[in-house]
Amino acid sequence: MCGIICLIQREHNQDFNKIFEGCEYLIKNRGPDSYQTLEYICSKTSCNLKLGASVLWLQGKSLTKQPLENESSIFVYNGDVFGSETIQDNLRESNGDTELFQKALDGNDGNIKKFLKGIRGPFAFIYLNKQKSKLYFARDIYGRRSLLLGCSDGGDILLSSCVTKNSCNFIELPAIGIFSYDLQSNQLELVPWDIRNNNFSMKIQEVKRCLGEIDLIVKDENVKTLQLDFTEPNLGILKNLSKEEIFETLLKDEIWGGNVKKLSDLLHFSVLRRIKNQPKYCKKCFLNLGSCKDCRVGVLFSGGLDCTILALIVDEYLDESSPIDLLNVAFENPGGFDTPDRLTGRESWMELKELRPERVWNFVEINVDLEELNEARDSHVKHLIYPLNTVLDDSLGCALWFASKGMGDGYISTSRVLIVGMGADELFGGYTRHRAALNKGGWQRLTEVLQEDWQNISHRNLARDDRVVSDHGRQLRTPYLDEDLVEFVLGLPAWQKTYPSDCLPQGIGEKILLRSLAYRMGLRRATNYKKRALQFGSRIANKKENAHEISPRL
Ligand SMILES: Nc1ncnc2c1ncn2[C@@H]1O[C@H](COP(=O)(O)OP(=O)(O)OP(=O)(O)O)[C@@H](O)[C@H]1O
Ligand SMILES: NC(=O)CC[C@H](N)C(=O)O
Repeated sequence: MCGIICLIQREHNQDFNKIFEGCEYLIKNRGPDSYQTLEYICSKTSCNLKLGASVLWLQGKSLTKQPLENESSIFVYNGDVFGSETIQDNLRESNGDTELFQKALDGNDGNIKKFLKGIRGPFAFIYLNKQKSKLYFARDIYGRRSLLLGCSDGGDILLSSCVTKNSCNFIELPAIGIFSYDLQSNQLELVPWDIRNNNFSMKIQEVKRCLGEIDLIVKDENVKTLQLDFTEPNLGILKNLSKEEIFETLLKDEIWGGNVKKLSDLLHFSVLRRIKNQPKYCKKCFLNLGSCKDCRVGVLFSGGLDCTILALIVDEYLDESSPIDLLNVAFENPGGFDTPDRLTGRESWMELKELRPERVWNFVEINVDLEELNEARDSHVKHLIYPLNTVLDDSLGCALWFASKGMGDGYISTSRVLIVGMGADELFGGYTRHRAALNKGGWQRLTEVLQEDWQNISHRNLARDDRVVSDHGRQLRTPYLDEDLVEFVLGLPAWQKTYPSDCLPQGIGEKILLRSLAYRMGLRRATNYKKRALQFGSRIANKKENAHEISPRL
C-alpha cells in the first residue's frame, strides 16, 4: 500500500505545513520501501505544491519510487492495476503500474474518465498536469483506497491518504468521480462516475462545506442510477430438506448451477489477479532480496464463510512451498480469548488442513488485552480511523489494525499482501437487517436495502479499512470487490443471492449463492456457519453501546 500526500499552498499557511509534517510518519508507515517528497512552484500562479509518497512495491520488475515526475506531469498513486482496457503491457513484465498509469493519464488528457473507467483494480491518485496547471484526484468507484481532503480558511488544500487528528476538519474525498482543481482560477470541478451513488447530493454538500471559499462545479454527463431489478423468487421447493439436500438440489438446477459456476470462475480469477501481481519476497526477505520461502500472502481469518472460501482459493494459486498465514484476532473478555471467531477459526483451519494437507497453514492467534487495546487506540489507531468517529468505526478499526499487525505467540507474519472478505455481506445479503427487510417489506424492500448497503460501503467501511491495514506496510486485497464479480452479482435478482426467509434455517438462507459455492468447493463446516460480524466475533464490541453513536474514545 502506498501513502500519498499533497499540499497546495496559496497563502502559505504555516498550520497546513505543520499538518503535512505531522502526517509524514503515518504516510511512511504505509509504504516501507521508499519515501520521497517533491516541491513544485507553479509559475503561472502563486501556488506552491508539496507532494510526498511512500511505496509498498507490489507490481512490476522493480520498485518505482514516487512522486513520479516527467516533463508533462507529477504523479502520486496508491493502487493496483490488475487489468485495463487501455494499458496493454504485460503488467508483471513491465516496470510497474505506477509508470503505466501516469503515461496513460499523460496521453489521455482529453478523456481521463474513459481511461479510469477501464481500470480493473483499486486506486487513489493525485496527478498534476503542468501545462494546464490542473490537479486531478480521485478514488476508484467503490472507494477501496483512502484519500482525505482538508482546506484552510485562506484556501490552502491538503489531500492525504490519512492525517493525524488536528484542529482542521478533514473529510473522506467521496468516491463519486474525478475532481480537478484549476490552480489558476481556484475552481474545483467534478466529473461524476457514470453510475450515480444514491448519496451523491449529500456528498456534494459535504465537499462544499469543506471547501469554504473555493467553488465546486459539477459537470453532469449522462449519469445513470443503479436499476432495481426485482423478480419474484421460486425457492419454495427447498422447504423441509436437509442442509445437504438443499445444496445438492440447488447445484443441480440449471440456472442456479450456472450462476454458481460463473461466480466460481470470477472469484478464482479475482484471487489469481490479486496474488500473482507481487514480487517474490516477503517483508523480511525484501530487505536483502534473497530467495524467499516465507509467507507472502496472509488471510484475515475468522473461519467464517467469506474468508474461508478465499483461503481455499488462495491455496490454488500460490506456489506450493509458500506458507499461508491465517490471522485471527480475539479481544480479552470474561471467557478469556476463546471468542466465537477463535472457535470457528480453529474449526475452519482444521477443514483447510484436511482439504489441502500439503500446504503449511499457520493459524496465528492474536490475543489483545484491554490495556493494549486502549493504549494503541489512544496513541495511534484513532488517527487512522479519523475522520470516521462512531462506536462501530472504533471497534472495526481497532480490530482490523490488530489483526493485520499479524503478531501472535511470538510470531510476526511476514506477509505483504492480506486477503480479506470485505464486501461479501453487502453483495450477497448476509446481514440480519436483510432478514428484517424481507420480513417487513418483502423482496422489494430487501432489494432496496441491498442497494443501499452497496452504495454505502465506500464511506462506511473501505477507506477506513485501507487506512488501518496499510499502517503495517501490508496491502489489503478484497477479491469480492473485483469489478467483474461485482457487476455479475449486482445484476442478479436478490433471491438468487440471498434467501433470508423463514422457510430456510439461519446459516443457510443468507448469502445462499456464496454458500452454494462453498459447498461445491467441498467446505462442509464454513458453508453452514451463521454470519458473525467482526466486532462481535472478536469480542471487541460492547453490546450495550449503540454502534452508531459517536465514540467517546476516538
Ligand atoms: N476475528 C477475526 N480475525 C481476523 N480477521 C477477521 C475476523 N473477523 C473478520 N475478519 C476479516 O474481516 C472480513 C469481514 O468479516 P465478516 O465477519 O463479514 O466475514 P466472515 O467472518 O469471513 O464471514 P461471515 O460474514 O459469514 O461471518 C472477514 O472475511 C475476514 O477477512
Ligand atoms: N502499493 C501501491 O499502491 C504502490 C503502487 C504500485 N502498485 C506498486 O506496486 O508499486
